[in-house]
Parts: sequence; structure tokens; C-alpha cells
Amino acid sequence: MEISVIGTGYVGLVTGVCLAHIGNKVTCIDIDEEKINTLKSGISPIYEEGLTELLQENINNGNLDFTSDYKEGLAGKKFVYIAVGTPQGEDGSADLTYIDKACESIAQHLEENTVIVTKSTVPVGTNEYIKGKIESNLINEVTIKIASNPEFLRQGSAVYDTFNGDRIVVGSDDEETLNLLEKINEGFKLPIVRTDLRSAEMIKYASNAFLATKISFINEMANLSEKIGANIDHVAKGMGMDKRIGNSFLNAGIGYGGSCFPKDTRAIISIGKKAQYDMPILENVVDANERQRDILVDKVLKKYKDISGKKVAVLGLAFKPNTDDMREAPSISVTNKLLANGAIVTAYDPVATDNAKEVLSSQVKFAKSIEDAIDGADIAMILTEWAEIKAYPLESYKNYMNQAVIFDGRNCHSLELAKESGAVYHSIGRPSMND
Ligand SMILES: NC(=O)C1=CN([C@@H]2O[C@H](COP(=O)(O)OP(=O)(O)OC[C@H]3O[C@@H](n4cnc5c(N)ncnc54)[C@H](O)[C@@H]3O)[C@@H](O)[C@H]2O)C=CC1
Ligand SMILES: O=C(O)[C@H]1O[C@H](OP(=O)(O)OP(=O)(O)OC[C@H]2O[C@@H](n3ccc(=O)[nH]c3=O)[C@H](O)[C@@H]2O)[C@H](O)[C@@H](O)[C@@H]1O
Repeated sequence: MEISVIGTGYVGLVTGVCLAHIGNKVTCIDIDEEKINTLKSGISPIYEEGLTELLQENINNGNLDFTSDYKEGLAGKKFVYIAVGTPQGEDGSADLTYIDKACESIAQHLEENTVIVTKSTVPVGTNEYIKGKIESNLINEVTIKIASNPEFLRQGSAVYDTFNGDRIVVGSDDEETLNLLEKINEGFKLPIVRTDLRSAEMIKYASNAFLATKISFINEMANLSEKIGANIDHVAKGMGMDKRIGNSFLNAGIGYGGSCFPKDTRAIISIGKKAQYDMPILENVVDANERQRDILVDKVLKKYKDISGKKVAVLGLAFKPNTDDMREAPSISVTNKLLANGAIVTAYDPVATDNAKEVLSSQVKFAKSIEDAIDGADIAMILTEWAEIKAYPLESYKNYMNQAVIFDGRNCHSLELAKESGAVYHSIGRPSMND
């Protein structure tokens, strides 16, 4: 199939590359010319395992190309995927500015009948809005069909998820469009859920909201476990063995971040408000997550009372491992709170340092290795469970720090090893060691 993908961010680029890999002829369009030039030379602007290899292979075999020119990018295409950002607006609802602009550009350059497929996460009813927006701006006499094909990939394992996800959702109010979308997606060899437009849009928000709820729930259990002398690792294991609960997404920590859970939970609350329906569960999920981000610094402040002038090493900055994305990363609020309390902060992340420099305070110093960060530090705080940070032995901290005091916001180490190491070790929802 001849496909055009609008937007080459995490979703658009991975979608475009993977659609090309299963045999489609794909042109990706982005308004960011610098990004397009980078992509044309076979370099991925984002860090995703396996992406560069697939990108280069499909450019070389002629299945994939890139342009910032809509006319060139839409020529001869039967399907146009929209994968532009839908960030959080000021009132918490999804901001559709990028969608609007993409629709206007599509309408001005569409020369034949086309199926518009929305990959971006958009509020219920937006696909109908997109159809109207494009139709009212069309220059040529063409007809468009519309479909929703929400994306469930995770950053850091985006390519893997595209070929190994649990399901693909295709939504349309037109049977023929659903058949076409099903045909395109057959190449991924995953179960396909066929549904109407609005249900497809709702499946995306309901899924992210449920996962966010699971995280806030386990964090609440962790905070209580700590107070009453239980261990959240054992609690989560015991809960997760019940298949109705499931053992994934039960890792307690300093809260969820990233470009999606925070914005999508707020967006669904806003969708509820517009439908005059309160969503008390989700409102509390969001509040609980905000509070959870403070938990680790609060532990530090409880122990030291005054951290002014103390040297704090922050290990891990990205919102989760295997990504360089800093959007809504808990490290932002943690470092701000440390600095506000007078601490001297040195941070290390294996991949996200460049992006972190853009969003963290200029007072944060950046280290090139774990050793570099903890050298001469009074306190070490683990914020992201990178494999490198997890594998770094607790015994080694004392070789560099003034005294090995570690606050682990991602429960990277077993309590047994923590005890043996002799380091003072605090974590989330578990007893402290050697304190
Ligand atoms: N990042 C993720 O892991 C996931 C994101 N989503 C959803 O997918 C959508 C896209 O998210 P990301 O890929 O993270 O966004 P992103 O911000 O990484 O990328 C968006 C891209 O669209 C481009 N763009 C903006 N306006 C444009 C226009 N008018 N024409 C052409 N290109 C334009 C930007 O230059 C940028 O390269 C959002 O709705 C998001 O909620 C869904 C599942 C996973
Ligand atoms: O809509 C989206 O953008 C995507 O959002 C999430 O993917 P992502 O944000 O990449 O990352 P996750 O692995 O889900 O982690 C999100 C946040 O939750 C936190 N988390 C996750 C799992 C857990 O058990 N505990 C926990 O605190 C992570 O540290 C991270 O900050 C969903 O997992 C994807 O299915 C979805 O497509």
C-alpha cells in the first residue's frame, strides 16, 4: 500500500519505519526540516532500540522516504496516517493545534480519494472533527474516509512493541475502511480489534488511565506498607500471582512520568467534564502521582532536616529506562526540590543528559559516569532504573561517597544485598537498611 505518515516523532517515525518494513511504500512528512534531513541520511533523531537498523534498511530498499513538502509526500498515497503531537493544553484537555495544522495542510494538497488514519491520541469525537476539518478545507474534489488506529507502543521498546504488542485497534464507522485497515495491519501478525470510531478513541484513553491507576494504586500500597512494616515487593508478588490482577505494572516508585500518562489522565478527566461527568477515581490517581514524586526528597529531608550545602548525586534522569525522553520526568521536580532546599546537585544519566540540560535548572551539574556523580557526594538518589544503575554494586558507593547513603526511588536493589553492603539504604515501600 502507498502510505504517508504525518509527524516523525516517537509514534510517527516508528509507525512509518515499521509499515515500510512489512512491505508498504511509505513517505514520512514533518514540518521540522532539520529532522527530515537527519532522517534522510539514515540517522534517527530519537533513541529506540533497533530503529536505526530498520530505518536504514528500508531507505535502502526504496520502501521509505522523508520530506517536509506535503505535496510531494501526499502524491499517490491512498492512506494518510496522522501522528502529530497532542500535548496537554492549559486546562488539562488535549491541545489539538498540531492536528488542526496537519488537517489544513492535508486538505490543501490531497489530490485523490484517501483514507485518513489517526494514530495520535485524541479526545473522543476528534476523528469526526478531523473529517470535517479536512473536508471544509479541501481544494480538489476528492472524498475522504476516516479511521482511528490508536497506538499502544512504549518508548524504549517501540519497535519491539509494534511487532509484539497485545492488540491492534482499528475503528471506523465504515465497513470497507475497516477491511482496508485490517489488511494493512495483517503484516504485524497481531490480534486486531475492530470497532467504531468513538470506541477506538476511548480504548486508548481507558487503557492509559487504567495503567496509571494501577501505578498510583501500588504506590499507595507501598506507602502504607512502609508505615506498617510490610514489604511492597512481597505484597506486589502475592497480589500479581492472581491472574485477575496480573503481575505487570506493579512496580512501586516515585510515580509515573513521560509524554503520555500525565497528559492522557488529565485529558480523560477533561473529556468527562465536557460530558458533565466527574471522574473521582482518576482525579485521585493524578493527585496521588503528584504527591508520589515528592516522596523520596521528603525521606531525605526527614533524615537530614537541613540539606543546605550537601552534595547530592542524582542517578537516572529520563522518565524511565531505555529512553532519552525527559517529558514529565520525576527527576525534574526532584532536582528542583533539592535545589530549593540548598543542595548541590550532580546528575548522571546514560542517555538523557542532552535533553536533561534543556529542562533541568542550570544549577544542576552533569557527570559522565556513576562514579563521577557520586564522587565526594553525601547522598545518592536513584530516580531511573537503568540496567547500568541497577548493576552498580551498593558496596562500591562507599569507595566514592563521604558516607554511602542511598535513597532508591525505583527499588533497584534487593534488601538482602543492601544489608550486606553496609550502605545506608532507603527505598519505596520497604524497610530501610543499616540506618
Ligand atoms: N510517545 C509515545 O510513546 C506515544 C505517543 N502516543 C501519541 O502519539 C502522538 C504523537 O506523539 P509523539 O510521537 O510522542 O510526539 P512527538 O512530539 O515526539 O512528535 C510529533 C512530531 O510531529 C511533527 N509535527 C507537528 N506538527 C506537524 C505538522 N503540521 N505536519 C507535520 N509534522 C508535524 C513534529 O515536528 C514532531 O516531529 C500523541 O498524540 C501521543 O499522545 C501514543 C502512544 C505512544
Ligand atoms: O500512550 C502512550 O504514550 C504510551 O504510554 C505508556 O508508555 P510509556 O509512557 O512509554 O512508558 P511506560 O513503560 O508505560 O511507563 C510510564 C511511566 O510509568 C512508570 N511505571 C511503569 C510501570 C510500573 O510498574 N511502575 C511505574 O512507576 C514508569 O517509570 C514511567 O515513568 C504505555 O505503557 C503505552 O502502552 C502507551 O502507548
